[in-house]
Amino acid sequence: MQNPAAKYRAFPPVQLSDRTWPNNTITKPPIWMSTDLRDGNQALIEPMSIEKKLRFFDLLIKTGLKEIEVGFPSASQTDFDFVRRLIEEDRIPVDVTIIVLTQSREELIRRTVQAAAGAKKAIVHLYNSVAPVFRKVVFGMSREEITQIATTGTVLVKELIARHPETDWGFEYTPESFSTTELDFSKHICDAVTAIWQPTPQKKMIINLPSTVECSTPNVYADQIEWMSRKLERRDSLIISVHPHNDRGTAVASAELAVMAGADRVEGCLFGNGERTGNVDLVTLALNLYTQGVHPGLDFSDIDSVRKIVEECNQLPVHPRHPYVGDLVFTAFSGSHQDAIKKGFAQQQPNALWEIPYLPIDPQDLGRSYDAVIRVNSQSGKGGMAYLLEQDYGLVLPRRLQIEFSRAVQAVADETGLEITSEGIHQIFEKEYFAQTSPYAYVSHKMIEDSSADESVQIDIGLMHRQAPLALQGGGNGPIDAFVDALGLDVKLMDYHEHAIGHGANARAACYVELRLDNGPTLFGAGIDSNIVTASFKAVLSAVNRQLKAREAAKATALDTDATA
Ligand SMILES: CC(=O)SCCNC(=O)CCNC(=O)[C@H](O)C(C)(C)COP(=O)(O)OP(=O)(O)OC[C@H]1O[C@@H](n2cnc3c(N)ncnc32)[C@H](O)[C@@H]1OP(=O)(O)O
Ligand SMILES: CC(C)C(=O)C(=O)O
Ligand SMILES: [Mg+2]
Repeated sequence: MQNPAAKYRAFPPVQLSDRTWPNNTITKPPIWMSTDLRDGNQALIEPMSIEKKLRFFDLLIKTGLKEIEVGFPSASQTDFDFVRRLIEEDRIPVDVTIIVLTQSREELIRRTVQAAAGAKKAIVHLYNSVAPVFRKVVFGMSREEITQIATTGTVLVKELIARHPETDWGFEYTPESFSTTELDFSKHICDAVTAIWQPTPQKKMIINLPSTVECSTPNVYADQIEWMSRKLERRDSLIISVHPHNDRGTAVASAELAVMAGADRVEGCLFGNGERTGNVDLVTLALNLYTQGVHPGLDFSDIDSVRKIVEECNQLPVHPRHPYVGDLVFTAFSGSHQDAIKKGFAQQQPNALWEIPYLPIDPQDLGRSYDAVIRVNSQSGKGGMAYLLEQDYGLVLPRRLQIEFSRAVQAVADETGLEITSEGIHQIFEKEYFAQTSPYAYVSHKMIEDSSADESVQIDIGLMHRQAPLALQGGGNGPIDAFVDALGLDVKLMDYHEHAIGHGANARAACYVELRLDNGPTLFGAGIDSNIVTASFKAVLSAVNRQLKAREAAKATALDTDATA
């Protein structure tokens, strides 16, 4: 079989040895242009209805877009009517410019100008394809004939808009398929168009340089943009715009490097909808700026509701791993990530520089909550489940208990192979620690404290032991010491932690104790009660009961082994 790579040609590099873009940084946002209602819409299985377009338009306004390509009015009655409705119902804010796209064909241009006439601010966007393959395959035309398509169209647009002075008109020209076109020809055709339009520094026109089909690495695109930005005539009267598509999956990188290379403006779609693999994702591009300390000038502070509207209008889902907005992008399942994130949250100071490992952006800046950050499955460690117990149930487990408890969670995760919710983790903790009331269950206690005596605390305790009431007495130099003494078991207390849960009348105490029984290995117990002393007694009994169960389990295993030997 023939090597498939033999069918393709290496993309020629741009001769620009003194390129400057690699040393530049992005310090301000570009002019954003949404083409969701045009390039996005033309790529949908079912193009949007007018109602959907209106909803999408309102969303774009709300996020702060000031330039919106509203359609291809000569393509369909829906597109034409939508533009008319925006204008006639006065739905376009005064600081927003609408853009209407047209091929460079007389009847289409006429219809396009007719659609946008009467808007306060409108840009006619004219395009024709200029790359060798289009010249040869689609048009069968020479360079000069292709140039003529662009210039003839420009002349006509100029003439037609002059008939509608009530509108503040702008002009955009796109040499479609720019990124696969010889640079000298792209310059030639753009210069020919701008020579007709005669933009000025006060009234600039837009030259839009698309990667209609993304065919090279982003550095080549950046070189192409820098080359054009340096060589185009009337540069001070031009806004250089880029319009990257995502065929190689590098549209975002292409746009970022292009801005470093001199592009003033970026056209794209929310969440990267658009032809084939999509247009560049404006949301990702905008939010990437935050991590550089630059405000994007767009409002995605409630990104989930933006996503909901876009999904409903486009009838396309956003991928769960989509940057910033995907369901899983602020979620850590793996143990070491959870551990680092938990430590990060604990140390992060309000209004300080954002320094949380594995989280490039504060989810709250996008209106997303921390609750979903950590989720637990078989890949998770102690940090994740401890975080969830603390966040959702106020239980602050000491570190060694986290390690011990994580084994119980891991066992369930391994057995089921499923994710365990925060509620599920709490249920496991409840069962494993708080509900350990057999063979010993706490019933009551009565203490007498006498600080002058050696054993300063005397205690009477009431328990249930194997369903039978049991009354015991003991003494010690503190309540727990006295309680352990009363139990009459060989118990050695190794560690003790307590904390309050909640405030005021509803506050409760949680206690965690680690102890040895008969010099065996240590195990934890946990107790919870409105009375802190009772909580600590329950914790001791929980640990003792767990010790006794562990001993029985070890015995049963030993018997099994003997029987099979
Ligand atoms: C990269 C992009 O996204 S470009 C935007 C693409 N978007 C769309 O096409 C969606 C809207 N378009 C449409 O609905 C239709 O194309 C219409 C209604 C505008 C026009 O439909 P039709 O008249 O049937 O023409 P069609 O689009 O097939 O165009 C083909 C003809 O136009 C010519 N043509 C294509 N693009 C252009 C252009 N930009 N400027 C001038 N002529 C062009 C072709 O060479 C071809 O000419 P031929 O018939 O002499 O061979
Ligand atoms: C018409 C132009 C702007 C376009 O969509 C493209 O080249 O991808
Ligand atoms: Mg496009």
